[in-house]
Amino acid sequence: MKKRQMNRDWIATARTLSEALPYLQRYDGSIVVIKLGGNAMGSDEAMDTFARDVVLMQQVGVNPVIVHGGGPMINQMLDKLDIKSDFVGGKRVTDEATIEVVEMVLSGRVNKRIVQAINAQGGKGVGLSGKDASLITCDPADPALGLVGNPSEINTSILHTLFNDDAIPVIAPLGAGRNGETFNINGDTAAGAIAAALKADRLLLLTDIDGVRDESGEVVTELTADQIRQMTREGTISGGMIPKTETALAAIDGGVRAVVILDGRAPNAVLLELYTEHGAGSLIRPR
Ligand SMILES: Nc1ncnc2c1ncn2[C@@H]1O[C@H](COP(=O)(O)OP(=O)(O)O)[C@@H](O)[C@H]1O
Ligand SMILES: CC(=O)N[C@@H](CCC(=O)OP(=O)(O)O)C(=O)O
Repeated sequence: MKKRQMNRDWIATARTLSEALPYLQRYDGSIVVIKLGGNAMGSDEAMDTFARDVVLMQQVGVNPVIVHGGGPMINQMLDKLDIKSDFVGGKRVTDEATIEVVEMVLSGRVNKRIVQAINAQGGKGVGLSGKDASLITCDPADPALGLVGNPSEINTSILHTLFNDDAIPVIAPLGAGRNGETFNINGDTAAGAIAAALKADRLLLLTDIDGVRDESGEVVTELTADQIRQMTREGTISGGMIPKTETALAAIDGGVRAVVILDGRAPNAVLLELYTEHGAGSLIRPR
């Protein structure tokens, strides 16, 4: 039963709702691609909150697409199997033994955990990898990285079919090569390519840090392409942040309206970003 009581909480709630209304209209029918990094996938409770937010977005008219990572989960399994793994420029050097583990972990455990969380919240999560329905075709990224792919062709038709059926695609970042190979794709790279192919309104890169930080550790709330290039040259942007900022620039070039790098561990991060004036994290958009 609703409490018919006017109190401070009620006023704050009303303010939040009225603030959300213009954003609800603005995002109606839009496409929002959300990259959920392995480090942002916390407890079961955090996963449930994330899934609830995504289902709510879908119910108010957004077409959400989830592209996930799972680097820490892959590391765990590689450790168990005693397979060594190196990263170059934030990307995993991937040989035949490694790709088997990457595919098993990403398409299996990680993908299904997210799908299940969405379905438990009343959504229609559909798990697929970039290999399904020729969603992502890859070319080798760099001979030094082995079976790491760069998306060269994206076939979005399956995603539109799913949108029409009110389903929420949950995509593992793997792709097919032109000669039948399986490629490992960095999750950010895959999300950026899909967002660009869909001309998404927003690409949200959810990670384990509150945004892109400058040399003194402050989050830069709005970043230009020139700033990103300079911070990367100087080493202020390093490791796993490199594929994120590279992705942001490529996505903007590819027609995505804005990219936000934000902390996915913060409760309701996605809803706050889309539906309130308090944007979080670092925003990158066309000049
Ligand atoms: N300038 C920077 N600002 C913020 N984080 C940075 C920066 N440079 C490097 N990083 C690192 O990038 C990490 C995020 O990348 P990563 O761990 O690959 O995330 P995810 O698993 O979510 O994809 C941060 O936790 C941080 O350690
Ligand atoms: C080529 C490459 O680096 N692929 C990544 C794919 C998973 C990923 O991107 O996971 P996070 O988003 O959690 O970092 C990897 O093997 O770890």
